[in-house]
Amino acid sequence: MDLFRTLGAGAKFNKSKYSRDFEVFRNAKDQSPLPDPLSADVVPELNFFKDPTAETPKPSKTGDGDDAAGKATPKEFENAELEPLKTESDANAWRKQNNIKVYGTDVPFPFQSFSELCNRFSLRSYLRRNLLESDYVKPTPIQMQAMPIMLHGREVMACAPTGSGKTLAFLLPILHDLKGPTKEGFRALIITPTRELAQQIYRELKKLSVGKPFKTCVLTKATNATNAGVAATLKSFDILISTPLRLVTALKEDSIKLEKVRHLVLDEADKLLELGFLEQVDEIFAACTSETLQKSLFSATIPSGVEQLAKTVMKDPIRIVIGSKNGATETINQRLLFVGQEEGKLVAIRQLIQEGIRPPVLIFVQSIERAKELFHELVYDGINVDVIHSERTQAQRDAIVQNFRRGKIWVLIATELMARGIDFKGVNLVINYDFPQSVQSYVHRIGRTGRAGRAGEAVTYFTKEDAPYLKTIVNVMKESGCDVPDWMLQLKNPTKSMKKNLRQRPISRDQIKTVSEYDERKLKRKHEMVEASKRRKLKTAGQTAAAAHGDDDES
Ligand SMILES: Nc1ncnc2c1ncn2[C@@H]1O[C@H](COP(=O)(O)OP(=O)(O)OP(=O)(O)O)[C@@H](O)[C@H]1O
Repeated sequence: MDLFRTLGAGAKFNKSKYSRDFEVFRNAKDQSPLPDPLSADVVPELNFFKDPTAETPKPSKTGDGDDAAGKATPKEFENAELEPLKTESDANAWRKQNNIKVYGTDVPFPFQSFSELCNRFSLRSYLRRNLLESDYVKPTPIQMQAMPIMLHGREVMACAPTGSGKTLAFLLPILHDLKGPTKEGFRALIITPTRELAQQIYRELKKLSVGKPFKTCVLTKATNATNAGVAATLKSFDILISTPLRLVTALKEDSIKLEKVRHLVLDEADKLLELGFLEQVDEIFAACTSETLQKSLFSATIPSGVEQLAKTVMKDPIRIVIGSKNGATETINQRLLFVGQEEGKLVAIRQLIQEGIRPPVLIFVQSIERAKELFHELVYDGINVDVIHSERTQAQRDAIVQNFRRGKIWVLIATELMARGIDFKGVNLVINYDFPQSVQSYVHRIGRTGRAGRAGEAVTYFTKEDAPYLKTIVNVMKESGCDVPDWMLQLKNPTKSMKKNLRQRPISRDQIKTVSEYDERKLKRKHEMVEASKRRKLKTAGQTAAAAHGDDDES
């Protein structure tokens, strides 16, 4: 209750309406503190500071973990009783039922239950056990289809909605294929656009590999491979997770070798194949020289241009599309809100807070500057708010992410940095304070809510300046089954060049501040008048003093 009182000063929270969430937040104060996010990511070999919290999960008592006699499995997989799919038409019927579309030659059949997967591929028993212990009792559609493709050694390009379990879809086949740790050097490489996402994949991997002491490294400043000592240690690692820039720097220094890499995953592939990352990704591809290299591309959005580009570097890939291509998750209730001018946004957001928000809430703006401005406005409104962007230090970013996960931060203001991949399970509302610059950005931003089958809400503010681009969002909303007013459906689609311009340059917007331009001018004039009056007074006082001084001299 104290937590509510402290954090909630000034904000209204409807406790009877949202009793379930209230319980979650009330319990937050009783939770034992989580390990520091940075040290939790340090592998023991690189734990130079000997931080005891940096220990990675211990292997099971059974040593190599392949023996299922370790910890008792809590329950069974769902649909275990289903007969395996035997014919192409059965497979197609199952795909149709689960909204799975596939394109390519000799596509392996999907599976219907994790039991079927375990039997069909003689899945290592530690994986079976860890699936159950993570409460993954039923596969998601992307897992049903992507896992068999990867386990058959085929290259895959997968487009599946946000929060639909793509991470597990690529991690499990990789772990199975790697069998166990060796000291050959990196055999699997996962590339992500942000460090936060790399850390999150690392955590998921650790959870899934309990019982197999694979050595995994997230390339960060702390694990800087250009340091000779670190580089030597890394030679005995199995899996590498990195952002492109860090890895390319290490490659240029010749401190990391990728010739043993058999699995290369591009998570958020469309982002990584955009200008800005493309050159670095190209260098990484070139460094992965193994003949048996298997590439896998995953994202919630894969525009056709990127798809064409990807095909040129892949071997006989199979494409998977879950639901509609570039579509939003159907469990998200999406709304568009006209706010008139820029200042209407602050009014709208304050009204929302007054009416009672349901934390956690994520707010997206288009620049670091605007993130700071909005933070300075909301921080005085009595809600527990913070801001995350690339100018904050790594330690601050880690602490913010963790505090948001733990319910300590109610409202988090973010730039595009947080738009992709980050799995905040409980986010109830995403607010696009600034209209997104592309349909992909929209899909990923709102995808921070409504994850893993949960319900979520997304509201996008738009001004007169954003109106020409509205239809792109309307199309996504309609496609994912949201109610859209008729007049919006009649809007014209923006032209290709309009969309390109917006992607390259955001709409210029007035500063986020409560005081209007007019009031600010008035205040400035008043301030100038006061200053002038002070100067006049000082001058007069000076003259009087000088006159008095003169009198003294004469005396
Ligand atoms: N089979 C499953 N059953 C239940 N939960 C699952 C299953 N697979 C994954 N999850 C959970 O679903 C959540 C979302 O998964 P994940 O982060 O992999 O989504 P994603 O598809 O990569 O999303 P994004 O496109 O936003 O990156 C995670 O919390 C994960 O633990």
